[in-house]
Amino acid sequence: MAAAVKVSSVFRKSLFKGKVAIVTGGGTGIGKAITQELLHLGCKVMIASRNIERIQKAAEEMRSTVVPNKPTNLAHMQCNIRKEDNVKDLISSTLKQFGKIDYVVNNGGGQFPSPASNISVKGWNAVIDTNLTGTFIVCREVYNQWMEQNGGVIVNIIADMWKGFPTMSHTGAARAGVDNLTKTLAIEWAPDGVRVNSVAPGSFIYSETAAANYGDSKIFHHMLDVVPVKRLGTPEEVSSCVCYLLSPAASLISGETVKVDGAASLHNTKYEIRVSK
Ligand SMILES: CCC/C=C/C(=O)SCCNC(=O)CCNC(=O)[C@H](O)C(C)(C)COP(=O)([O-])OP(=O)([O-])OC[C@H]1O[C@@H](n2cnc3c(N)ncnc32)[C@H](O)[C@@H]1OP(=O)([O-])[O-]
Ligand SMILES: NC(=O)C1=CN([C@@H]2O[C@H](COP(=O)(O)OP(=O)(O)OC[C@H]3O[C@@H](n4cnc5c(N)ncnc54)[C@H](OP(=O)(O)O)[C@@H]3O)[C@@H](O)[C@H]2O)C=CC1
Repeated sequence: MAAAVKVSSVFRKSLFKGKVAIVTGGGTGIGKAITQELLHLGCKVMIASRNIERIQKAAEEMRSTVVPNKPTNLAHMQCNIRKEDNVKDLISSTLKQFGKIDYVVNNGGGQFPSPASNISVKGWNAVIDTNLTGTFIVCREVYNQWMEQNGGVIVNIIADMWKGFPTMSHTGAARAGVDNLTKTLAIEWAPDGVRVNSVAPGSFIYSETAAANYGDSKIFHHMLDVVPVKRLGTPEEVSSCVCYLLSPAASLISGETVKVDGAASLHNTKYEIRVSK
């Protein structure tokens, strides 16, 4: 028997039914939880990321577990958000397949831990291109190809960089950039009926794929002593916030960043200050 799909039941399906969403990085971790929730609510979803085998496998699994009666509600394609042509193709292919785009969730992203002094320009650029420029290209392209004329909602996933982000300087700078980009786009595009918000998960949302990326299955557990709620967060706790922001319940919320971190960003950071040389 297929494993039960974890989705929250707090949303009315009538609010989402027939809507079309793009979720970048929608085949793993937080992105997969968002995709499953949106499919469960009756949306049609396009998921896209770099690794075609992995996203295809994830799409096949979700078609059989989440929408076995409507497998065509989920489409997938390869897209590296760092590549402008890939993103243009993602938007036009989604429009061709589903006829409209109501929601975009910029979830695809990531980084590698390193002291700032050891980050090469190539590594810095890879992280900035992915998390800041990639998010910008997706936003600009969906606006130009669709939302300028038809409205829509964008949610950008960022990170807990509010107090600086030691060992993650590149992604901290990129995510702070997206926080500000969110505000600017919210103002520029409000007259067209486009809302733009961000969600900032705490650094303790357990995702198998994210842990594998860092080569440390306990990477999120190491955070627990500075996490006020004293437990790991789940991808579903992020996806329910994303769905709220996409929904008409958030119709007057734009240019905002919602922290999903159980107050962790108000408390201490894990980073230990080294002894001066
Ligand atoms: C726990 C905290 C909270 C956060 C949680 C999460 O975000 S969970 C989400 C977790 N999920 C993810 O983060 C998933 C997405 N993340 C990624 O795919 C990568 O982290 C990426 C964004 C750097 C893209 O990488 P790519 O290979 O496609 O990029 P590329 O080939 O174009 O250039 C690569 C250049 O970057 C450098 N460099 C790369 N790795 C390392 C390293 N370990 N060490 C040192 N340096 C590294 C290196 O300079 C390399 O060039 P080289 O020396 O090889 O010529
Ligand atoms: N888990 C956590 O505690 C936190 C996570 N976040 C952020 O949440 C988001 C999801 O992370 P999470 O689910 O935990 O980790 P994952 O590693 O599972 O997710 C990252 C996803 O992004 C996709 N991706 C990465 N680079 C690109 C790219 N250039 N173009 C398109 N897709 C890309 C990956 O797919 P592929 O490899 O196929 O491209 C993958 O599906 C990320 O932005 C992450 O940084 C932020 C704070 C904390």
